[in-house]
Amino acid sequence: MAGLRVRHRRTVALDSVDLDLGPGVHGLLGPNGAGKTSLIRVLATVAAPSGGRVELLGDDVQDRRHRSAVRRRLGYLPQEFGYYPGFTVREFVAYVAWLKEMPAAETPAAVERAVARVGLADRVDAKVRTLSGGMVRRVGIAQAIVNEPDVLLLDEPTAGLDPEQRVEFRTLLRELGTASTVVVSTHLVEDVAAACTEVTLVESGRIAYRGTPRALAELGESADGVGDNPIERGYTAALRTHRAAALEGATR
Ligand SMILES: Nc1ncnc2c1ncn2[C@@H]1O[C@H](COP(=O)(O)OP(=O)(O)OP(=O)(O)O)[C@@H](O)[C@H]1O
Repeated sequence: MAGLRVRHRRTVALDSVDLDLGPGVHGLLGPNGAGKTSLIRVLATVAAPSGGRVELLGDDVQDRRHRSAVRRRLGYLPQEFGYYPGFTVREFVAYVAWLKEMPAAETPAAVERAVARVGLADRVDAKVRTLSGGMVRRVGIAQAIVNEPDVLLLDEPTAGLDPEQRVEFRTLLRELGTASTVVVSTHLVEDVAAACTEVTLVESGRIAYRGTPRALAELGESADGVGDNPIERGYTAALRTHRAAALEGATR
């Protein structure tokens, strides 16, 4: 994407963002209100940018025909995930497969596979309303991956997962990132350290930092970042540097 701008009335959520994302797991970090969800919603084609150009899978998503093609190859877990509580897990994931226009003959096996990958095979016939919050989140991940998407967008997928599930989920993310472009927003630095090939730090609608988790951790050590672990120290150091540069730019 180039020069991407997103406004919500008078708030500028994203300001001139240039970003190129290839295969791998891209962690999106940033303070509350930084613009992570706004970025993911534009990539998911559910929100239109106010300016700039977004290319996905080789073409501009403003082109309606290409946008429909992109949606079939996309997986998206929104932060606020809507579902039908009266559907069973199988029915709900199959419904999403239908929305994505997956071939009917492939759907049953794809649904079983996606549900198994999130560790819910034994609950496939349970109604979604009877599941715990963390399990519902996993249903959300299953519906996002049912079509084996080329681009997978996950907005805070680990919120509500228990530690064991988070560990399993990170393994799944690493697997998915070998073939697809995975973008995952999170506040948990452990997710980034364990599963991401690259970190993008967003602050006040701009990209404050991009690099590998290791480079971010090294920045934290060399720049005296504050935090309980290397990535947290890198996060605070990168934010501090970005804020100082923004302030200098504003006062010049
Ligand atoms: N529908 C909306 N109407 C008005 N302002 C909005 C709307 N959605 C987002 N914003 C504003 O846009 C900015 C970016 O919000 P966004 O949700 O993208 O941030 P975020 O990084 O995902 O935050 P969080 O970590 O809290 O989820 C914030 O200032 C927010 O208040």
